[in-house]
Amino acid sequence: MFQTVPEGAPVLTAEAMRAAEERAIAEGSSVAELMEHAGTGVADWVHRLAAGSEVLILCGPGNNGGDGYVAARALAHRGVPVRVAALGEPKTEAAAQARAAWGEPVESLSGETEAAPVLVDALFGTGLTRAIDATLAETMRRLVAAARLSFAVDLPSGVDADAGNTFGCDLPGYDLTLALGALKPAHLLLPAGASSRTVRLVEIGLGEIDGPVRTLERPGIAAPRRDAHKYSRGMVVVISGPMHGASELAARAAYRAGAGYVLLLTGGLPNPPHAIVRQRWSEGALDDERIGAVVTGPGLGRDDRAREKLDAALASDRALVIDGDALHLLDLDMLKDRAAPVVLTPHAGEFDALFGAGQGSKIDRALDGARRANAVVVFKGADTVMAAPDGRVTVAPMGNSWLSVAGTGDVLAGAIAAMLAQSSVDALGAASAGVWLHGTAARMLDRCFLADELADALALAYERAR
Ligand SMILES: NC(=O)C1=CN([C@@H]2O[C@H](COP(=O)(O)OP(=O)(O)OC[C@H]3O[C@@H](n4cnc5c(N)ncnc54)[C@H](O)[C@@H]3O)[C@@H](O)[C@H]2O)[C@@H](O)CC1
Ligand SMILES: [K+]
Repeated sequence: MFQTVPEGAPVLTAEAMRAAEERAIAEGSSVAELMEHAGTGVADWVHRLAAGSEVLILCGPGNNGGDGYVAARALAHRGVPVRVAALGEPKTEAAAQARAAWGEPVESLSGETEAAPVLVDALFGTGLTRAIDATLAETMRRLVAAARLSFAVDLPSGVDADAGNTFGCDLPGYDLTLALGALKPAHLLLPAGASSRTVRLVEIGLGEIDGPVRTLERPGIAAPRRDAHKYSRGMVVVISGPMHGASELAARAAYRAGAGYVLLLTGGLPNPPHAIVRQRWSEGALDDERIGAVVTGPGLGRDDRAREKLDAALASDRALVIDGDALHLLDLDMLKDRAAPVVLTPHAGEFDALFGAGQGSKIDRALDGARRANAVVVFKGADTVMAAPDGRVTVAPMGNSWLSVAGTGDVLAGAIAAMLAQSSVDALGAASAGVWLHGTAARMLDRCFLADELADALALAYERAR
């Protein structure tokens, strides 16, 4: 499985959403007006996809429920058969108005509520701060499972909008999540993100929305220029160690992600592909001015020899991708005064070892790590988050689950290095482009694969990035 979300879209916390709402109100809008936009936007989607089937809308006590009542009225107005089941009376003025304007009967939501072919969940949105009742969760799962088509209004009910957790509750997966005004972290971060396989944005009249956190977008990388040569395409050096395979994968990936020259510093025997140039490690190996980026970590080992190689890489003024074993040897102080870009690519275990368990969402933690390390941090996982020390963050949609196999991290390190070496983008742009190529290659394969095949498929993904 993988996720489809709007590309390059701002991701706002619940507090930032409230601020945007207040700005809109200060400029002459009102909660009722925003709710009207939200509910009719939801009704547009439901009307388009429901094809005349009966729609059951579940309304909660807050403004998320208010959106549901507006959607019910808009759908009924268009002749769609609608039932509304509510969890108690509306508690906000705008939601109460929306319910009054609905004007039709409202069922009481319970374990007895009859299912319908189309289900719209407008129970809770950004206002949820604690777990939903277990019986309610069971009812939601039953109604979603029984529906042919299910929609979540703003968020699947039961998630923490900012942290992306579900308070320990097992939530159903919706066919379509309609994010109101902007995406929230819970659309993307696990475990909540798993409930939103496809997310679409509904404009609600908040005006221009901006922010430092955005979803991943197609990088727009070009074919080589007419006057390109191997060095202008980017020279990548991969520092090998005792586990040759990992560095071979990174080197192969760098070529397939468009690098012009890939040099593997290895003690191993020559292997295909012969395009990868092999040299023994030496102290001056990184002195070549033409080197665009260096990868260290995949298969490096953690012994003194590995430490010596990492120290040499850090002492060079080359752009670095630090992965795998090198993350275990790294001391953050070593990065403090570095001018050339550094990209760290930890998975969860490596992240914890480097930065500690920490507080907050994966976005908060990645950002805190980037600031502390003075480096771009690619916090890997099914929900990869990339953060730069200046506060910018890119969140990737949930990756293809076939990526959960050995060697895919080495491939990612090589792809990011190719981007760092050849492109004019900064380190966050290079990391994002690498993650995009990697995720797209996996989507194109969409079956069980070897990391070697993933590396080769980067070339196909590259075609799509243009
Ligand atoms: N921010 C905006 O600009 C707009 C937000 N709108 C909607 O408003 C939503 C946020 O509305 P609210 O802040 O009213 O919050 P919600 O509607 O998400 O839920 C809050 C309500 O649920 C209750 N509640 C919280 N946790 C509960 C639990 N575990 N069990 C039972 N009840 C619980 C609270 O007491 C409160 O009544 C958004 O998600 C969106 O759908 C739209 O109406 C339009 C504009
Ligand atoms: K909802």
